[in-house]
Amino acid sequence: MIYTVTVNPALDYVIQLKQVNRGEVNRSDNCSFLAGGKGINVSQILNQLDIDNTAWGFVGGFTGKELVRQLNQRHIVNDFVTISDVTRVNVKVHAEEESEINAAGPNITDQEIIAFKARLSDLQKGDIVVLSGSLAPSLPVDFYKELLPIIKEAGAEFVIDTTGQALLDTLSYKPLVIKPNHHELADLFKTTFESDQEMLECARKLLDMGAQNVMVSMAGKGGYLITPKHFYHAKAAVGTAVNSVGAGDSMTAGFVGTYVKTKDPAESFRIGMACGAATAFTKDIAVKSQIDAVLPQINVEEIS
Ligand SMILES: Nc1ncnc2c1ncn2[C@@H]1O[C@H](COP(=O)(O)OP(=O)(O)O)[C@@H](O)[C@H]1O
Ligand SMILES: O=P(O)(O)OC[C@H]1O[C@](O)(COP(=O)(O)O)[C@@H](O)[C@@H]1O
Repeated sequence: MIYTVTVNPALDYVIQLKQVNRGEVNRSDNCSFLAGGKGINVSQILNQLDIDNTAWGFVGGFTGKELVRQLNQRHIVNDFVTISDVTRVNVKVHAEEESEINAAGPNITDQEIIAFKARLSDLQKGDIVVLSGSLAPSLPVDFYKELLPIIKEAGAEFVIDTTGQALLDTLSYKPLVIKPNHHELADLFKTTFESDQEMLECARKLLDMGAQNVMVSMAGKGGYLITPKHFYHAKAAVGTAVNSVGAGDSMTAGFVGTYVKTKDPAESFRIGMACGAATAFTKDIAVKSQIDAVLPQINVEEIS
């Protein structure tokens, strides 16, 4: 079983309008509330790949109720801890350009944290836990790290999608895969890359620090997979990118969902690349037919 963890999910309030005039009253053409959060996006793609999964995290208040309603409507199995504070609303303004205001998130009490950790007692050998997205401000900064011994003790694997020191701190627990984009990878090593070779050397260091596999995504420029024995490259699929939200989550989901079935990192990378592109080419998170349509374009080649 795969469990996705979204500790700080959101209702994304997507406002569409032709242009924003700052300092004036602007009226939108269209707006909608969409269940958001990186782990939830992963669950959504796993469902499209027909991989059993359960979404975990914290939800509360009227926004939390709406979020769970939408997940149920999309047949995303979920078992969130209900909190007394209110799930955040993230504002996404889609005008001439896309702007986002992501809220900090609710207060989560010690009792609610205990209830969440109790969920982890369901974990069994071979399960995979995908940890992604920001932490609510009331959670300890090393919250993810606190969960790792419990996950490993159960014989389960984990995947983590976070950045900076929080990511580096988890590597000694041997994540199954991490997926920094090339900017995040450069930030991790406080550098800029003059060549792909330099980038691969940094990715390789993450393996030495404990990661089992490292995928480096580069949006429309494709991606790399670095494993202990092999380096792989895939060009990005060609298409019109209409959405930057969730491409990375989709790539992670494609990798994990395929790995759980095949244990083949290169094949998992191929499906991950297709899921990322399919989401980039659609307004929402991609569905199966969109992933299948992109897949023939993805060729994974081994590089020396
Ligand atoms: N414009 C694009 N064209 C084709 N594929 C894309 C595009 N943007 C994203 N992708 C696919 O999605 C993956 C993840 O996208 P990326 O933007 O690098 O991740 P993140 O959202 O984590 O920054 C890429 O490796 C690629 O496979
Ligand atoms: O947890 P964070 O980093 O605040 O991000 C939450 C946001 O992540 C998303 O799931 C997707 O964001 P990305 O654009 O970074 O892929 C949104 O739906 C949500 O509002």
